[in-house]
This record gives sequence, structure tokens and C-alpha cells, in this order.
Amino acid sequence: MPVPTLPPFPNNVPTHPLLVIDYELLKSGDSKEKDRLWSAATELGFWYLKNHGADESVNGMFDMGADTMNLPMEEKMKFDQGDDGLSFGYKAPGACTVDVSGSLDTVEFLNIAKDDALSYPQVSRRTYPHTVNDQMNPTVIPFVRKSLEVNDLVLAIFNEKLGLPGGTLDNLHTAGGEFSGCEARLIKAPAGLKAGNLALAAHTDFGSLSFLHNRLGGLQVLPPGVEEWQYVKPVPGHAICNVGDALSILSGGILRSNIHRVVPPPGEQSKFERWSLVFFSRPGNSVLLQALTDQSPMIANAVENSDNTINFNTGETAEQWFMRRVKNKRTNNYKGPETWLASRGTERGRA
Ligand SMILES: O=C(O)CCC(=O)C(=O)O
Ligand SMILES: [Fe+2]
Repeated sequence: MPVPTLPPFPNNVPTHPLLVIDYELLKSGDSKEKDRLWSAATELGFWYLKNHGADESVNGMFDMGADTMNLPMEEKMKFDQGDDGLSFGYKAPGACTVDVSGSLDTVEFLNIAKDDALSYPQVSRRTYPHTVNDQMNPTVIPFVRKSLEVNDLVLAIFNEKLGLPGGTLDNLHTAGGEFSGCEARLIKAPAGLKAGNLALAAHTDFGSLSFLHNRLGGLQVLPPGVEEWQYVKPVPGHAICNVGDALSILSGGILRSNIHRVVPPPGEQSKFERWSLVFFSRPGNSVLLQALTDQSPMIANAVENSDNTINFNTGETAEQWFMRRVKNKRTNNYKGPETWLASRGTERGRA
């Protein structure tokens, strides 16, 4: 993708600082860095990650994403994610709602299942446009592998901090070996959106960990106890990482799945298309989303003392949770406010 010179992030908008965590230090087992990660993940649920080593594959993914989004709409729609709750594939602008009254979204998505990338050329979940297939080996697979490496290390640190038996979170995720909702997502938001036009509604992420790369501002968080949305400033070479609902529920709320949204980029940046790339790590499809109280006294204690704003015994598997949320956001399925409510996760009752 030819990278235009982007205007700087303005310094007159409210921003929220994030802790900067050094992936290399985490990898070397540095206990201070693990403590800092733990603070970030339990207090806000968002942090910057530097020295992650993914930049080359991230750039390749943005190029592949541009080639794919430039395909004719008719071609992209052959790979549409559909209305049944499966996320993998293409999502056209306006295919999802962004609020309770059914307003339409403005962004395009391309979602690639981890299971398809790792089994390529064998199809595990669905097929993709040729622009994706052409880049599977040089770009998509390295990006997916790197993202899994990063997220798996973070999960292992949380496993230790939560006092869970060794390998518990790993087994509920990639090591379990079953299909999951893990996916890479490219997001393209058009240039020149009006200030009130949400690109992504206020939400919590569905899965366990999100590894996000963006260039322009627009991502905002609502930190605990704060009334005003605050921007997360993009910092070159720094990924933005956050905890999602699944991990928050498994940990009895100790790990925080914070509400966030995407608005048009601030100031001069609003004149440019906004591209972002996320890798979402999610539990294996059959994993029941409930707090792991039997396996960690710390989690049992957290649930015991919780204020009940979050349901830690959902009765849904990771797959059911994920499909319910995706399905009820599809515009074609929108029947009224009840559909929007049915798409909600732990943000229900919080936003
Ligand atoms: O585009 C961004 O900066 C954030 C994307 C996001 O929150 C999501 O896809 O869940
Ligand atoms: Fe998100």
C-alpha cells in the first residue's frame, strides 16, 4: 500500500496514557515487566506492546488488505460472512448495526480464521479472495503465527498470576487443538466521516486477547470511573493490546475487558482512510465461558466479592457467545432494540 504522509495525531484532544510493555523483557522472564503487564491488564485492560517483532508481517497484511478491499464489490461479496453468526470472510459497509436503534456501520472488514491460515491450502472454515490466498504463505501465516506467539506468552503470564495450574489457559486456547474463533481482522474506515459517525460502536472484544495495529487516531477508551471518552494515541512500532470478554469471564473479572469504540480520526487525520489490523485470540469453540473458580482460589475469591455487574456463569460456550454477538449485529437480522441487546457481551449494563 503506498503510505501517504499522515498528519500527526493532534495534541488538543483528550488522550489516555497506556503502560508500555516490552515484549522482549516478558520473553526473558523479567518479573518487573510481568508485574507491569499485570497492572495494565487488571486496571485498564489496555497496554502498548513494543519490541513484538511483528512489524514486517503487519505491513504485509496492510498491503494485502488494500489489494483485497480494492477488488470489485461483487467479488468481495462472494466471500461475505453471511447472517448466521460466522465472522470469517468479508463484511461490507452497512452490514452491521452500531447502536440500539439500528444505525448502520461505515467500515469494511476482512476476517481470516486462524484455522484456515494454519491449515492452508486445506480449507478448515471457509475460502477467501485470491488476494488473500496469494499472500497466505509470505504474509498471513507469519502474521498469525507471530500474533499467537505474542498472545500465548501473555496468556501464560496471566495463568501464573491467576494461580491457575500450569497450562490451564493455554489448553483452553491454542494448545487445546480444536477450532476456535481466533482470527485476523483488517478494518477499513472511509475518509471524511462526520465527527458523530461511529466506525465501531462502544463494545468489549468478544474473545481473550486482541493484538491491534493502527496508524491513525480514532480508537477511544472509557476508563473506569471516567465519564468522557479518551483517545488512545497510535505510537509507531507499538501494538495496542487489550483483554476481551472471554478472558475477563474466565478470570472472574480480575482481568478487565474495557469498553472502547472507534470514531473518525481527530483533526486533519479525518481526511484520510483509516486502516487497522487486529489479531483476536479466542478460546476453543467448546470452552464454557465461566469463571475458573474450581482451579484458582484467587478467581473464586474475586467472584465471591464481585458486584454482579458481570455474569461469570454465562452457560454459553465460546462459540455460542461469539456467534450470538456476531449474528445479532448483522443489519439483516435487526428487528429492534432487542436484537442490539442480544448482541451485547460484558458491556451490557456497563454502557
Ligand atoms: O480499529 C481500531 O483501532 C480498534 C478496532 C476494534 O476495537 C475491534 O475491531 O474490536
Ligand atoms: Fe475492539
